[in-house]
Amino acid sequence: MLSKFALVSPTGEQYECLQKQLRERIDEGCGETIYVVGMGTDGGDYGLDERDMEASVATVQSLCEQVDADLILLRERTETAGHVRDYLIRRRVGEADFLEVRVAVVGNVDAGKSTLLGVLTHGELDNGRGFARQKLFRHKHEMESGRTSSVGNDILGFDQEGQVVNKPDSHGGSLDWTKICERSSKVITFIDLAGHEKYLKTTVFGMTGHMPDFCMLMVGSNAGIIGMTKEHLGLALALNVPVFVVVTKIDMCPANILQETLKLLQRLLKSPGCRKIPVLVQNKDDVIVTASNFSSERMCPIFQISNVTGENMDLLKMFLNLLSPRTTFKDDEPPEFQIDDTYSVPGVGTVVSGTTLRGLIRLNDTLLLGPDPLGVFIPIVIKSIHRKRMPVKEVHGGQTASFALKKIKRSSIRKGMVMVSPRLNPQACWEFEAEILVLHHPTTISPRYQAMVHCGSIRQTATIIGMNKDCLRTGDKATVHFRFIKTPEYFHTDQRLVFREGRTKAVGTITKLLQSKPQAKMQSTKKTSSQVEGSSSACEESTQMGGSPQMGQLVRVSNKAINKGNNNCTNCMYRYFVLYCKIFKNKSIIKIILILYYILILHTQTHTYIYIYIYIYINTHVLLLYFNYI
Ligand SMILES: Nc1nc2c(ncn2[C@@H]2O[C@H](COP(=O)(O)OP(=O)(O)OP(=O)(O)O)[C@@H](O)[C@H]2O)c(=O)[nH]1
Repeated sequence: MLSKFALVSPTGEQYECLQKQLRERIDEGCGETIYVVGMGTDGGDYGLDERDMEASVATVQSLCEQVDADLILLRERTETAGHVRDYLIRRRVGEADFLEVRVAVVGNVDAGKSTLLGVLTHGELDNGRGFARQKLFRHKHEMESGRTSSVGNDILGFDQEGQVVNKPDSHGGSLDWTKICERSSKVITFIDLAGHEKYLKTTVFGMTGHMPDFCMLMVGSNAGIIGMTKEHLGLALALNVPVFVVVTKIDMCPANILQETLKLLQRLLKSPGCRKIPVLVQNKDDVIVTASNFSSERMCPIFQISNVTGENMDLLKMFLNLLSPRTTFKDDEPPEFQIDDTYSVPGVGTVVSGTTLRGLIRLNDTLLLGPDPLGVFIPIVIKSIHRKRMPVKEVHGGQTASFALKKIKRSSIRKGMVMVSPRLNPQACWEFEAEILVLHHPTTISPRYQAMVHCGSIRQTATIIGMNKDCLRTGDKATVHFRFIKTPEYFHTDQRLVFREGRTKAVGTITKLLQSKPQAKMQSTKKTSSQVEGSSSACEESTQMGGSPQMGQLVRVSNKAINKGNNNCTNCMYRYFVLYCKIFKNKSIIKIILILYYILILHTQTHTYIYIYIYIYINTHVLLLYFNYI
């Protein structure tokens, strides 16, 4: 219980206690918190007179200095016993650092998603005919059709005082992300998703793979809740992402239609399927109340805006400035990074982008990249790191980043792969069990049914091998055994998944990873001199193989490879070898093939470069592997 006078003249002990409490609150809020002065928790009348308020604010100011944070006044109101003030306390960050919040933008076609993002990030209003969205389209066909078809990223930076820092280039109108990030204390990354049903697969990928903290559901006030609106809302709910709604086009919508849309929206949000508390945001007070209680997931603020007149845009910006990331991360965990896109950058090489799931990744760290189709993870060195197009030396859990990788082709990396610490000893998995709930299916789902599994940035068709019921219909819950059809994947239990085919959809949680046999062999545990994942602990040299390749048991981390980075040729030979083993289970057949192969090479008259090359690799790697492991 804290009295409203606690801050007026605290004793040394009380001051210590207040400081500890503030530090905890800031840590919980990932660097910021909303602090109310003049309101105790002991049930007395709210408000302080002028003198007490001044003394309390001076105490809070000094507490903020102690924890290296800034105090920003959000609002002042008068209650029965005097004044009450709400402050935003935000920890100071270095120039290259900023708080990152990801917001997925969903809603039906023409709800005004791209337009709103254009208005927010470029600071220029729309003309009602698609002016603002032009700056965001990434493809020619999007320009022509006016429809978003891919996952887009746009950023909105706020400085320490909560002012927008985005300043588009006066000539081209483009945004300089580096400048925005340098000036920002908080950067909102909007994940602009497609509204059209034909791009639903991409939209689901954006929601699962880009790991949004929040979801902004857009509804055109004149069109109402149509098309994919419910589908997108259901997806956000299924993935436990808190949702806020933005009703657009209020400038062109007759009042009765707007009211009708709002009524239907509130009814939908309150329905048993959603169980939300809708709150119409009309003023700054509503913004502060909803933002302070938003992460609880049940509250659902509804904004009514116009991209053409800019009405209520300030409320939406204020709300965005108050959003804090939902998860806190520790740097001492072994790092894991999930890949959601790959690029070939001229002069740089292969670049992967994605989200750091946990831990700390530094420049020149060696991580394991995989799994490939055989479940193999290969060591890879981080050549450079970019965060929001800004070069940085390290990235922490919860942050998105791009890494330039050494000595690897883009074609050998796919979305859904991970880069993890060798300490984790990653295992790829073909099969898993999940508790699922069928949200919608026209008929019945039974064993051998196939559909797309979305889990993080994994997107692959899986077959139902078995389930604890004969068949599943809409609304049914079951434990289902899945098997991927193409490649094994790396994931964890407790991860959320979406199982989808067209609009047919089930959601669930992974409960068990199957077919992971214990490793057959562990060759050596010598410490390497190379730095691994930037931590002081050196990587253990391990060369492991076990089980069948299908079981995703193959993990190779050789000392040489860690020291020298990835060796594609070795890896290639190794894969052929594993393939041989897979095809010819009988050892003698492999022996005969290898011997014939040697004879052929050794007796060929043309000892060209390529033969010598193959000869060296066969001797050093294939033979070694063969006699050691089979
Ligand atoms: N009058 C008015 N027009 C708007 C408003 N917001 C968007 N528009 C117009 O609505 C049209 C559709 O907007 P978009 O931003 O392309 O819609 P979207 O939701 O991104 O559509 P998809 O990308 O296909 O999913 C454009 O012509 C915009 O100019 C608004 O608040 N008022």
